[in-house]
Amino acid sequence: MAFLIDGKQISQQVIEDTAAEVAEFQITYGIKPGLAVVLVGEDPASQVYVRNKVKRAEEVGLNSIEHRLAATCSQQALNKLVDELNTDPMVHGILVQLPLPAHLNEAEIISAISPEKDVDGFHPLNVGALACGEASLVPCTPLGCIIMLKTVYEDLSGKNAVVIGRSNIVGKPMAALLLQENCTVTMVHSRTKNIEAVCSQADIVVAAIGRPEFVSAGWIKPGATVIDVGINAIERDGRRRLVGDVDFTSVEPIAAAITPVPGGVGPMTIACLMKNTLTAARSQVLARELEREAG
Ligand SMILES: NC(=O)C1=CN([C@@H]2O[C@H](COP(=O)(O)OP(=O)(O)OC[C@H]3O[C@@H](n4cnc5c(N)ncnc54)[C@H](OP(=O)(O)O)[C@@H]3O)[C@@H](O)[C@H]2O)C=CC1
Ligand SMILES: Nc1nc(=O)c2c([nH]1)NC[C@@H]1CN(c3ccc(C(=O)N[C@@H](CCC(=O)O)C(=O)O)cc3)C=[N+]21
Repeated sequence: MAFLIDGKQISQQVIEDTAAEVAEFQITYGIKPGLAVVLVGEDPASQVYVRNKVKRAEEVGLNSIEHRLAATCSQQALNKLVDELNTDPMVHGILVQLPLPAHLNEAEIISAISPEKDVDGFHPLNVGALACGEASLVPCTPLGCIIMLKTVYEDLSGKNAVVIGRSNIVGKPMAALLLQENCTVTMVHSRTKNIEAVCSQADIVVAAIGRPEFVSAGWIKPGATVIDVGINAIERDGRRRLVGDVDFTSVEPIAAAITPVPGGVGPMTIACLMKNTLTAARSQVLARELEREAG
């Protein structure tokens, strides 16, 4: 029986700490930190994300604004919306839900977001800062995974970590953060040979693939820690349910610790988004004060 890493409980602490700091921010500056979320079309994982985000933002005391655009919207229309949010002084954080519909240029949109409002940490400037170990806005999902791992290990130094998946939003920043924690990091993906053998060497496996219950018992070294990032909506026994990228039933008896889906990485991602929005709001308010002082 593995230890269950309880994302609901761990995220609650991040939420409460952030709520207290948001209250202080509001007293000091007379405004709430503002988060704008842009959803284009109807990606299922994004829908889940938006729903929970709105709930949490209220709880933390953020001003949360939602923009929904049709799946057919043009690049121009999306660029224009991002421009408006960039200059809106009530908006401190901007998040454009990914993936975007195929006709839209994702890289262009991400680069259009002001780096200081980029609460996802996806802008090239923030990606570069992360690579240099100097990031202030760190991608929410990998950050949440690190916070969870630190509840299992006092020190991650020297652990063999395997990250499955190399997306810009999860796999790559995850590997960068694990490296910063002095893990020995291996990244595997759809072109990796003997993926199962590589994974079964790992002390820590982070699965971010987007395939329901793909990672099974044979991939996992007995006593390893398994972090399941996947959010997949499937139908089972005539009911819709969320499952991860890990086959929980077969892996759980082998692992020492594992995150469930739901109730694992998802709630941590949202809590980290709240935290990043506060971080962004603070640095924008400070930057503006400095500008004013400079005349
Ligand atoms: N819990 C949370 O907060 C979040 C959850 N998610 C979820 O995490 C999952 C991954 O998301 P994301 O990173 O955006 O997904 P992407 O689809 O962008 O990337 C998936 C990665 O998995 C790799 N992959 C796909 N199939 C295989 C395979 N058969 N064997 C090995 N590797 C494979 C791909 O390899 P290649 O590059 O070679 O194609 C790719 O690098 C999804 O389920 C998503 O919904 C995402 C963000 C946040
Ligand atoms: N720019 C961008 N940044 C993202 O971080 C991003 C994105 N786009 N697009 C979609 C994916 C997916 N994602 C989720 C986050 C939390 C839950 C979440 O709250 N999960 C709950 C679900 C509970 C439920 O409602 O059933 C849980 O796992 O317990 C789900 C999915 C963030 N993503």
